[in-house]
Amino acid sequence: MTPRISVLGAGSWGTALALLIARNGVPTLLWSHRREHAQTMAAERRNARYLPHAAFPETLAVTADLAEAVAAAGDAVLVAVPSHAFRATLELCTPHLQPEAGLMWATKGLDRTRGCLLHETAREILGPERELAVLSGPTFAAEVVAELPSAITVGASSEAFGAKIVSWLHNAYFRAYTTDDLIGAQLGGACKNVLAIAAGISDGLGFGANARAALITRGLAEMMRLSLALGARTETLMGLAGVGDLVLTATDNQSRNRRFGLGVGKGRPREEIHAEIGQEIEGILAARLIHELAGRKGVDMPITAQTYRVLYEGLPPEEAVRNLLLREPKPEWGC
Ligand SMILES: NC(=O)c1ccc[n+]([C@@H]2O[C@H](COP(=O)([O-])OP(=O)(O)OC[C@H]3O[C@@H](n4cnc5c(N)ncnc54)[C@H](O)[C@@H]3O)[C@@H](O)[C@H]2O)c1
Ligand SMILES: O=P(O)(O)OC[C@H](O)CO
Repeated sequence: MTPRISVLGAGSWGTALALLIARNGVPTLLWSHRREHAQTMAAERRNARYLPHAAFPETLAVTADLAEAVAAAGDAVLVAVPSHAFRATLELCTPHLQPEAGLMWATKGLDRTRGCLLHETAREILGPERELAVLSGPTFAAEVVAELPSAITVGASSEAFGAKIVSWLHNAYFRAYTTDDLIGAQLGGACKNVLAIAAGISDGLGFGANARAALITRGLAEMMRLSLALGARTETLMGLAGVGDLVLTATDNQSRNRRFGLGVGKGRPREEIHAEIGQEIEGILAARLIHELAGRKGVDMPITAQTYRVLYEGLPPEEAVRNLLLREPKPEWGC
């Protein structure tokens, strides 16, 4: 089998996307950075660690060799590693990329080293010519693998690349929309993780539905302020990658970020919550990077700022809530 797409990162989302593409009949290669994990997946023909019930189709192969995975991908490489590993993964794969292969990523977060958006990292490492695209939107891996209806935003550097990606992803249970707003698509996915932690904290403290709805709505307002300041368009944040993913993640306990916030709100030890979740909680790193980015851009993001203080400065969650509520009254929109 000559793979057309290689997926880098065999966690829950990388595996779910590899399965989706392979089930659509596109030869796909899945790379795990842990040799043992790759060997077990290849032998068992499933990812027992993350998605034990989904058998791999014949169109999905597995490797632990990054150079092989990247060099083999004729059409595109899809990066689905956690954001802290995005830059390093891209640096490692660059020398092996085929000249015409596009670069997609499904990672939600910012570049840990530079605090920039991931398309800026990709441009810095891959140059100005490479086709780029981000996949973003309300998609829990387990539901996609179970073939439950889902929809996603594909932010692509060209219409042609966006259309190719849609042809790889789209089917009767997975609908892919395109946009050229890569900034909005990325910031929606990064900001909502922090806001999901905040919503979890609120629920963990025992606050009610009113508080959750207020957090989601005012969270959307600050996500939009930052995104527009960085050049995104309003409609992207009002779409799947913004409000769609925010509502999903802030309200459903499948979200790791929300569950982490629930534990923090209940006063549970962080190590215990981490161990129980056992997966990536992107909002923790994003809380710091987005708080710093907002500071550099002079954008007011009070919920993100208080979440940052709870996570990094030991501020008691109750005080964070008081700080938010007791700010000066102001008009709902415009400042
Ligand atoms: N799980 C979902 O439903 C979902 C949906 C949309 C987007 N995402 C995003 O996808 C990205 C990956 O999340 P996930 O849910 O797959 O996480 P996960 O916790 O399920 O898996 C993370 C994987 O990354 C691997 N990994 C860790 N460090 C690595 C490194 N240095 N190099 C290569 N691989 C490394 C781990 O071994 C693990 O296999 C995150 O940015 C997340 O926000 C996840
Ligand atoms: O489990 P979470 O909180 O990382 O959310 C997963 C996806 O980003 C939902 O779209």
